[in-house]
Amino acid sequence: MAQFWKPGTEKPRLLEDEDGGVIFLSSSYSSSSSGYGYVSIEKQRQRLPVYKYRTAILYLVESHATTIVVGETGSGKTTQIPQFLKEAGWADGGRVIACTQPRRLAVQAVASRVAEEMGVKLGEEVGYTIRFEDISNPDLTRIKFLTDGVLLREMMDDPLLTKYSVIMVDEAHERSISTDIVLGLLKKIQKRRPELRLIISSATIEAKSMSNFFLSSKRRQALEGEELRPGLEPAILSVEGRGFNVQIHYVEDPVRDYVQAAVSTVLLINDKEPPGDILVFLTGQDDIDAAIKLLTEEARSNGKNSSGLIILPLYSGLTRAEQDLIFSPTPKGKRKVVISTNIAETSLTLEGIVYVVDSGFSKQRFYNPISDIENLVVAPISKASARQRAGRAGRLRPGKCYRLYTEEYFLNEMSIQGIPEIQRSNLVSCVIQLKALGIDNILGFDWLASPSPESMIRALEVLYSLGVLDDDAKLTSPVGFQVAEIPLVNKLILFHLRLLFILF
Ligand SMILES: Nc1ncnc2c1ncn2[C@@H]1O[C@H](COP(=O)(O)OP(=O)(O)OP(=O)(O)O)[C@@H](O)[C@H]1O
Repeated sequence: MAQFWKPGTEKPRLLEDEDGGVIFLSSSYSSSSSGYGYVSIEKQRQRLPVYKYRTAILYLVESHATTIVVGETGSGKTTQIPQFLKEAGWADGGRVIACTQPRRLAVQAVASRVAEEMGVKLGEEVGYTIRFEDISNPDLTRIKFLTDGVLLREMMDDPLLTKYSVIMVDEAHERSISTDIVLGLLKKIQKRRPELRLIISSATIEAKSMSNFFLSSKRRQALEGEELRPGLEPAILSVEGRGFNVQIHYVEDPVRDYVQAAVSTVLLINDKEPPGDILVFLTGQDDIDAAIKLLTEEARSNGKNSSGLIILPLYSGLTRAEQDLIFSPTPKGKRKVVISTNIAETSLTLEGIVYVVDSGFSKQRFYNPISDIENLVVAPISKASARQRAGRAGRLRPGKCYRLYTEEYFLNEMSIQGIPEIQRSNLVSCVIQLKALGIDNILGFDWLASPSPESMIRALEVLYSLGVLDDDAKLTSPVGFQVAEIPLVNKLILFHLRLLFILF
């Protein structure tokens, strides 16, 4: 069984947030007991740290082309900022406020929450669009949540995204390929649409490098010559404070088997801790299935204490109905245990969650352009991810996060940020998407982090050999354009095309 630092006793760490570290225990934001009782939605909104920054945020958005908002998990960035903007008139005259998320589950969840807070029907004033599902109304929707992949699709029909007045790229630290492409394209769009406002937000973003990215070289020169017009330099706003305390516990010694350690920790929490649901982060379906099996067996042999556990898996391959179970209220006297991949890592608020168990690992894509092989590998997470995971607790009441790695490892060995997906992936889909958007000079594209030239060349070679690109590296007609029309499944199609190519 994993031995935690002072197991059974309360000894929260009091570290300040240095170099992406975590740990929040500040009495000033210590939760009031109000988290437990009934509080009106308006009161809940006003209690969020971001509420105090309403005027500052609106001022910065008004006066700056780009505003970078950094604020703790649960401080209210995702649910509140779009509402502030709407209240301030940014959706008047038929304009729309967009807020992107890297993951579909988060899009649906935050859109529902914001519709509830505004007292409107989801799909009308507040809507969302994800792959295969558009719950928005072009005439009515004023705040729209969408994945960054869907925003990219929209750019194919409307390259300047003219209907949007403000686009908030949320959870920008995730650095998915789509987020990176979106950021590069939004920077381009800004030059053509000076009235467009961008907000880049996250709890764990490197604000300075993001700000430098949005300062084009021209603007940088102007800044050096002090001739910069106000508003062109991105504003950075740091939202202080968080909702509720999250105590962090580390194991004393490294664990050998994180699935077993996660299961033991769940049982330990169930035995020793007051009521509250548990969210466990593992890496993928195989781990999750193994953990559920083990937990069910151990809970059974553990006797009556564990009989009240409701164990639910969460990963992207589940049906919508299966995923929705995690949002259902936990019956009295029971304890829900959600065992998830990192799809629950950002943006989600699961009402009953008090305890988080973080294995310290996730499945990550790694691509080798020399061998042209892409693998999904179980790899250590970054401090940014660890912080996001801990942040799934402490949203409606104080919480605890049990990390299945040592504090020493966290402080000294864990990387601050993960490697952007663009630098560790096969770029075939990415190249098609950019070509379809009319970006011909892909190597010269304004990347936040450049992909390796080898990966880029390999992708161009593959697409040329499949007849998707011509001698000038432009999309061929009709094959190239047809493939580009279905970008979300084009990887799969290309895989089959390649197979056919190899076989015949
Ligand atoms: N579905 C929900 N049910 C109840 N409360 C919610 C819900 N969604 C959000 N909240 C409340 O609003 C708070 C702010 O959530 P929000 O997602 O806006 O924060 P955030 O700063 O964007 O966090 P993160 O960086 O983790 O995405 C939560 O901590 C919680 O108190």
